[in-house]
Parts: sequence; C-alpha cells; structure tokens
Amino acid sequence: MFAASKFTPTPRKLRREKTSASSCSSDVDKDPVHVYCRLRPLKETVDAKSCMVLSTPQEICISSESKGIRREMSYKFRHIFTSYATQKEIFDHIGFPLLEDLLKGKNGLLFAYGVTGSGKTYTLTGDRNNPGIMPRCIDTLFNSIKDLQTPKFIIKSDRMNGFEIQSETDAVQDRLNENRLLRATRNCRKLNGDSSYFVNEGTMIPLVNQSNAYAVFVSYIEIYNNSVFDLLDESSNGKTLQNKILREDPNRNMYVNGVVEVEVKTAQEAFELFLTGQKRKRMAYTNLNSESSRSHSVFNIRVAQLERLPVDSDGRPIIPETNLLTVSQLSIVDLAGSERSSRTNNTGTRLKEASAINNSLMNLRTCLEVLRENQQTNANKIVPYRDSRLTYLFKNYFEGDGNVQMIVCVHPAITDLEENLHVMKFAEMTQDVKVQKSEPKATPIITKKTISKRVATPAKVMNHKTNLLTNIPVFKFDVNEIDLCGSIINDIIDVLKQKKTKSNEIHRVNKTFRKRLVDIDKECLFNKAQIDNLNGLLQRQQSKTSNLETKINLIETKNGVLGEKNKELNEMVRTLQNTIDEKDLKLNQNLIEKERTRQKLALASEIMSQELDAKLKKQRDHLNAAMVAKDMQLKKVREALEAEVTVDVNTEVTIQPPQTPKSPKTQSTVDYSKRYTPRRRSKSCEEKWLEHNSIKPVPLGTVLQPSMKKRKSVTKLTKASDVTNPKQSKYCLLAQEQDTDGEIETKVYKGDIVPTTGGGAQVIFNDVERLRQQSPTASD
Ligand SMILES: Nc1ncnc2c1ncn2[C@@H]1O[C@H](COP(=O)(O)OP(=O)(O)OP(=O)(O)O)[C@@H](O)[C@H]1O
Repeated sequence: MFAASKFTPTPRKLRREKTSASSCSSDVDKDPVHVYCRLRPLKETVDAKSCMVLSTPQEICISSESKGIRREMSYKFRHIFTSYATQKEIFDHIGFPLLEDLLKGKNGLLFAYGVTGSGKTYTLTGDRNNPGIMPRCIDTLFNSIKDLQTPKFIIKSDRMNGFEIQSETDAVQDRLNENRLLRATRNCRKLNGDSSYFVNEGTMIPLVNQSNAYAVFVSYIEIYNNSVFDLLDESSNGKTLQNKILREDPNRNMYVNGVVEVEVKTAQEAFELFLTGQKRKRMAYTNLNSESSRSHSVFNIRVAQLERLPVDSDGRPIIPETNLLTVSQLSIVDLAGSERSSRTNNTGTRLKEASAINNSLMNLRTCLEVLRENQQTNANKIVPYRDSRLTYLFKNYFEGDGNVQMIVCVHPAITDLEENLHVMKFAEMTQDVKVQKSEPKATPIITKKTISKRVATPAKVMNHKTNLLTNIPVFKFDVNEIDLCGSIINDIIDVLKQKKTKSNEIHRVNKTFRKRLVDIDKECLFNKAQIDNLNGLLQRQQSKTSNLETKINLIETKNGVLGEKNKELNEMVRTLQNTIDEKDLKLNQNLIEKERTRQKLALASEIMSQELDAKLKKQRDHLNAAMVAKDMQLKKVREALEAEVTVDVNTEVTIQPPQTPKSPKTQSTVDYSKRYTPRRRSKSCEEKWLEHNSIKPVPLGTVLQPSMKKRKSVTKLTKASDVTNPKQSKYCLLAQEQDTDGEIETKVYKGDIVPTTGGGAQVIFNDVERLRQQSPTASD
C-alpha cells in the first residue's frame, strides 16, 4: 500500500539508521500533523442549540453548563471550517495541497475523525450534488495529467506493493486480455455511466512535471472488526470478502498483501470503482446515523511516474530497459465514528462493531500519544502500532514517510458535547506530533521484458546503447597502434556481448525469482489458511480434551467412591454369606434331627397303632360280649314285660344302640356316643308320663303322691308305639308288694324315654320312689 519500488530493497539496517537519524534530525525537517476542524450544520431533528462559537478561524470556544457550573474550553486548530463552509472550500484547503504533493511524488495521509454522524463521510466523499474531497482529488488529478499518462499496463502492479515496467508488446497483450474479460463478464468496472460523484470543475494542479509519464492506480479497502478486506476484490463474486493480511515489503513499508490495484485512465473509471467498493462497504442504520459506517475505509490513489517515454516514428512509446520510477500515494481514510453504546443503544452485531471501532480509535490515540511523548521527552517507548490493523497499516506515515493531515468533524449540538470534548482533546494533542517531511523517491526499474524487435528504431538502439555503455571499461589506444584497433573493437564487442548475456541472465533469474516469490506467497497464503484451520481444529480439540479430562477426573472420583462402597458391600456380602452358611448348617442339622424324630415317631406310632389295634380288638370282643349279655338281658326284660312279670328294679334296663366296633380303616364309622346322647327335653315343655300299672293296683294311701301331671296309664305294653309315642317323654313303672308287716309298699321306677336311631325307644331308669303307708300306732 505504501510507495515502494521493486529491485531496490533498502536493507533493514539502513532503514533503522534512517529512522534514528530522523529522530535526531532538526524540527526543520519535520512537519506537525495538520489538524483541521469542520463543524456541520445542526441536525434538523435536534432542537438543541450549538454550544460552540468560533473565536478566530483557528480557535473554537466550547461552553457548557452542568449542575449550575459553567465551563468554557477553547481548542486551536490549523483551520476551523464553519457549518457554512462549502465542499470546495474544504478541498481547496486540504485536498488540493495533498494532491500537489502527490504529483510531486510525496505521500499523503488524510483521515477524518469524529463522533458518529458528525459528517466524516460527507466531508471525504460527499454526495451527488456536493462531492467531497476524494472525488475532487480524482477529478483534479486527471485534469492535471490528462495527456501525460502512460499507455495502460506499461506500469503494472505486482500486488505486493511493487510495480514492474512491461514492454509495449506485453502491455498490448494485457490490454487485449482486459477487453476480452470485460466483454465476457460485463465487469462492473465497465463504465456504466453512473457518475454520481463525477465533478468536473476543471480544477488543475498548475506545475505538473511535463517530462514525466503518469499512471494512476486505485485500491479500496476496509478495516472491519480489526480485519482487512479488499473492497475491489472481484474474486469474491458476491460472496463474503476474504480477510487480507498486512505485510512489510523489503523497504519495511506496510501494505495489504494481494490487494487489487486497478490502473485507471479517467476520473470516471475511478468513481466507478469507488462506487463498486462503496456497495461492499459495511454501513448500517444506528440511532445516531441512518447510514453509519461500521468500518474504517481507506481509498488509495497511487501515482507512478516515469521519465517521459520517447516515441517511435509511428508514435508508439519506446520503453527503455531501465527507468526511474517514482511512486507516491494518497490515502483517504474515513474512520468509523466513535460512539457511546449508552447513546446508540446498540446491541448484538452493532455493539460488537462499535467495540471494535472504539478499540481501534483508542489505539490510534495511544500511538499518537506515545509518539508525542517520545518526541517531546526523547523517550524511546514502543509505539503499539501492531495492536490494531488501522495503526499498523499507517505506521510508515507516522514514522516519517508522508504528510499526515486530519480533519475533525464535529456536530456542535449539546447532546454530542461530552464525546466532542474527547475528540477535540485528541485532535489538539495530535497537532503536537511531528512527522518527518516526505521526499519523493525515484527508483530505477528494469523493464520486465526486452524491447520488442518490432518497435526497435535507431533512436531506440541509441537509447539502448547509451544504457548499455554505462560501466563499460575504458579502452585507450594509440594511433600508432592502429593495428590493435580491430582487436580492441572485438574486445569491446565481447564485453558488450557478455554484458548483454549477463543482463539477459539477470532478467531471466529475476523473472524466475519473482515467479517463485509469487508462488511462495500463494503457498504462504494457502499455508496460513491451513494453519488457521488447524489452529481452529486444535483449539476445538484442546477444549474437547480438557472437557474430557474434566469428565475423566469426575468419573475417577466417582469410581473411587463407588470402589469404596463396593468394598463395604463385598464385606457385608461376605458376612451375610457366613451367616447364611451357619444358618444352612443349623437348618441341615435341624432337618436331620427332624427326620430322626419323624422316624422315631413313625416307629412309635406303628407300635402304638399295633397296641391300639390289639386293645381295640380286645375291647370290641368285650363289647360284643357285653352286647350279647345286654341283648340277653333285654330279651329277658321283654319277656318279663310281656309275661307281666316283675322286673328286678335294681337292674337298670338300658336299651343300648347296636355297637359297631371302631376300625380306623372303616370309613363309615358312626360315633354312637354322640348320636345316642339322651336328649334333654326343655323343662318348660310339659312332661307326659306313661304310667305302667298292674291290672288292679292297691290304692296308695300315702300323703305324698308321685308328681305326674299328665299321664297315660297302661296295664300292658302291647306294641312298641305304646312307648315310642313322641308325646311321652317319661316312663314310670308301679310295683306293689307287701312287706313283712303286711304293709303294702309301692315303688315307682321312673325313667326317661329316649328314642333310638332304629325308630324305637329305650327307657333309662334314673329314679325310684318308694311310697309306703305306716300307722303311727303300729309298734316299731
Ligand atoms: N456539512 C454538512 N452539511 C450538510 N449535511 C451534512 C454535513 N455533514 C454531515 N451531513 C449529513 O449528516 C448525515 C451524517 O453524516 P455522515 O454520514 O457523513 O456522518 P459520519 O460522521 O460519517 O457518521 P458515521 O461515523 O456514523 O459513519 C448525512 O446525512 C450527511 O449528509
């Protein structure tokens, strides 16, 4: 980006010497940074009054009142433009001198600084009706060099801050290529008539060196979020612009690597390019400016000057093998406005942009402060140019390779006061910084290719010879040694041949070297992109690894805790296992014991069952015998009853149900003891007696009589139903006999009639009453 010429690298050492020399040089060789101030008209929407008054064209007075305290401050600048100042006035004061210097081969830097919306873009660019400094510079430049321009592509940018001079043949070839490209792609560089900024007021620089041929190149870059982008880069094809890197050339001049530098031959072409770049520039709506620049933009105009080329008989230029090339550059920088987020209320992307803008402006301020301190106190502090792209790109200017000018734009409303005070303070301080006066530097350049045979003319040959004959050894000869002339001429021819061969060889080597350099540069870019990718990958991997490590640590800690728990549980399991084993053992023992007991019981039960069987058999036999005896007795009782014989009352007559021997094996076992349990009749139930008398009983004649309310008296039991009648529940048998005294004794045998299962009944005697009459007179 900075003026430089190839093939004449200044060693770093020399450069350092120069820097130190410059620092020691007297103030006569230095120029202070020229700072101008421009007040813009008050915004219509703001009803605030202006808080600034011009005391003189160089001094501005700012008054403010806060909390009842009135403050007044004044700032001095090289010149202050009021809000009535026209764009032309501004150009005449600032742009014109810069342009003059540019055509004299001197570099210049003009930057506009100020709060957002203060009129920086307006001042530098302007609008259709009021073109700013930049379009006026372009216009004036082309007005001045109109007929002094080199044919296109004679001087060609190598995109590494250098230029090369081409032969006319190569230039023609390039021109054809360009035309072909324009036709094929309808490139936006093709003139489309949009000359929004085109002004032609005919302004010209008067004393332009007429013996030089000029070539003008423009480039347009922006620094957005501290990254550099080429606004004329057509390769982006509407996609996102590629981030460019800043480099130092062999002369330690900063430049944007690979930036597109377009050679323009008319002002209109330059405007077209500017508009193309402007469309790509990042602008956005903010609370304070509807079209706020979100980046710093730099429009570069480079002028390359060659000694005027001779022309052949056809009027075509004759390109010498070497020539002095002077390159100068004017950088017009539209800084993004400083802004306070409290006023803009920016968020998201806008806020990020604002932060990048403020950071780079702050760094610009720091650099200038350090520079001033170094100059004023002879200190040797490091100027932090590298901290932001903006300052790094322009470091050469501040170190003395160009004229630096600043225009401070101010909106004089009270609302902007606080921010304006900061701006003014900085601007005033900047004036104290002194910059080495820049001098034009002409660099010898070797033509890229040998002169085309087609354009060779005697004039050219002469020129060619003149160049080649420099540094040729001097051959002296005497007229007496005229014979030697032939050999001397041969020697001269040899030397010339050698020189030409060498020159050709150098050119070839040079060409190869340059090609290699370009390749290396491309490789470097590619490698850089790859390194960036790899770095990104590495960072991602590193963050992944650290995440994983954290996870592993956590897992290990958990694992340790779980291991401890596991140990405890294992211990518990072992204890429980032991308990289970012990219990199992006991259980087994119990089972064995139980089995033994069961076997014993089975044996005992077998024995008992045998014994019981034997006893049962014995009892059954006994009962059978008893049954037989009973049956016999009953038979006798029946016979006795039937024969109306007196029953032996002492014998209890019981009709037993038939007894079946109990056998455990017989299923139809009947529990007769239960079945034949005498049923007790309810006492409330009235008892009915069956009174069994003799045919003619003797009257009882006793005071007490047997208690039988209801009775049925019979003398003979003829049929079973006499007894089984269910209404009768009591039976009594009256028996009378005479004792030894001749007294009649009546015995009443009482019993319950109990029904039997066979449908019969049995009488169970349970009471005997003896009734007897005794005379009180009878002797005992
Ligand atoms: N001197 C002036 N005369 C008339 N209009 C002006 C002047 N200065 C600025 N303006 C107008 O003010 C508005 C904001 O100006 P401009 O865009 O130049 O501000 P800026 O400082 O570049 O802002 P930012 O830093 O946000 O990009 C524009 O509409 C512009 O036309």
